[in-house]
Amino acid sequence: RSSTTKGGAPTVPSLLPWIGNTIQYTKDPAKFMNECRERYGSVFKMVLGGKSFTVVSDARGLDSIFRDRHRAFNVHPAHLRIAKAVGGVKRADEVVHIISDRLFPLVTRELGREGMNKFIPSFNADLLSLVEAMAARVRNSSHGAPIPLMPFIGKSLYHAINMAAYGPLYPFESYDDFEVCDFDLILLLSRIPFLSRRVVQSQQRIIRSLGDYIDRAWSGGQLEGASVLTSEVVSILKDSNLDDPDVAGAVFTFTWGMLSNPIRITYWLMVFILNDAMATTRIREEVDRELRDHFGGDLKQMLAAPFTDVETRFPLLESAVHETMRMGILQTALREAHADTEIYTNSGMMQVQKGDLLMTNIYPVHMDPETFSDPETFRPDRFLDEKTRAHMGFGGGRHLCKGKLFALHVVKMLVILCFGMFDMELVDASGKSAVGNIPPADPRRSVSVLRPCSGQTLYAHAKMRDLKG
Ligand code: HEM
Repeated sequence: RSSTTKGGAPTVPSLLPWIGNTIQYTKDPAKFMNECRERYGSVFKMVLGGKSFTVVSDARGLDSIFRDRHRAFNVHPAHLRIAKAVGGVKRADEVVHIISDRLFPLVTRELGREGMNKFIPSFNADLLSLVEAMAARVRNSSHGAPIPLMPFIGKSLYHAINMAAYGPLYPFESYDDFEVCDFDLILLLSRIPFLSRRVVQSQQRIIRSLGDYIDRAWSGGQLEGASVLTSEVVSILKDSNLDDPDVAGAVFTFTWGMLSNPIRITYWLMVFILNDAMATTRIREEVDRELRDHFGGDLKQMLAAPFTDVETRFPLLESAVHETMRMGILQTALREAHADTEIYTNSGMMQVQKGDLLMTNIYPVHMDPETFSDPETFRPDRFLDEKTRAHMGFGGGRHLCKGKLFALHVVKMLVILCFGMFDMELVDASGKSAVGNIPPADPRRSVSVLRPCSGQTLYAHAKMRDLKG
């Protein structure tokens, strides 16, 4: 049964008014939303934590929300939720305004095409040294060595991205705490007593160590050794009269935003490619060909090249990243209407009242066979010829992801380095081939992007390759 609301969208029934659908949603957000969509249609209302959300899951509706023709939506509730949950920020209302009015324009400038040339050299150099360290291990063993995919990808990107952003004084040993926070994000969001204890401890430890880092590195109005982007972010936060834990918490929120999605997407990309013999061969051939034709067959030469010389190379790999985003991203955006307005969905115009909260559920759109044929299958070349049917994994309109260029770069670079240096085979913990047998994502941890289960990590059994010649 469903009831119809003023806005015309059916409401998912619940017995407890405040808790609403929170329990079912928290158990498996994607499954719950999918069941609701099948039952109530592509636009429905549900209640989470006392608030009513209108979930929109059709292409026209999402486009209408992202375009926001009447400029009637703001993104504050999403940032408020993340700043409170991830950064433990107390004056989150103020931080939210600082984030959207001052920090996002900085990200646009510093991670745009020009800014990337300054931002990526230290990322590239650090990533190379991390993959070379792994190569030294692989080389030492005559039968090759298993690379645990999630820890390797997580630690490498955590190190290299933070090196680019914060420089060598960053507390890199905080990776384990970051990992706990990212893994148990849903507990940080829900703050269920007792269950959240471990994750809250990790969160507080990492915020404290970021606070110590800022004290240590802050000198002459900037962060020693850090990028212009991060130095200015910290400078703006410090000038805003927030107390120190809120500054460190806001910095952690920013750091988490830079890292979580790229790590998850790189993991699934590696798994999807290695799970498919043809994809593995084609990606390896492309890596070899592009390196040979444009960078003298030398990974170091590619890593030293200007961003725009590398950006358009490796088109098949780029398409595979987009394909991974199509298959791995669930919901992306939250909007609050600050005026009465309307959106257009596949079933027509829908009134939106001031104060309504809208959630974009893009997964069903990405899995619609009318738009993406054979949607359950990973087709690495799909976005080579379906560019016009672009996915919505980076959002759209005014709030399109400001770190898009950087995100695509980091994901591609790690895959290129791995395919350039190693021959890899997907195996499980016992060393048996895992091809065709990928463990499913962890439903409770897959809040926005699929996240693998803990303890079920896959391995790439790696042997060295010789690129030159
Ligand atoms: C594969 C990795 C990534 C994915 C899938 C992703 C996805 C998204 C999505 C869907 C949005 C739109 C949210 C909305 O409409 O409210 C967004 C916004 C944003 N992203 Fe990313 N992102 C990624 C990486 C990054 C990175 C590395 C940064 C670097 C700082 C970044 C910075 C931002 C910023 C600043 C916004 C806010 C834009 C605004 O509201 O104006 N993202 N991202």
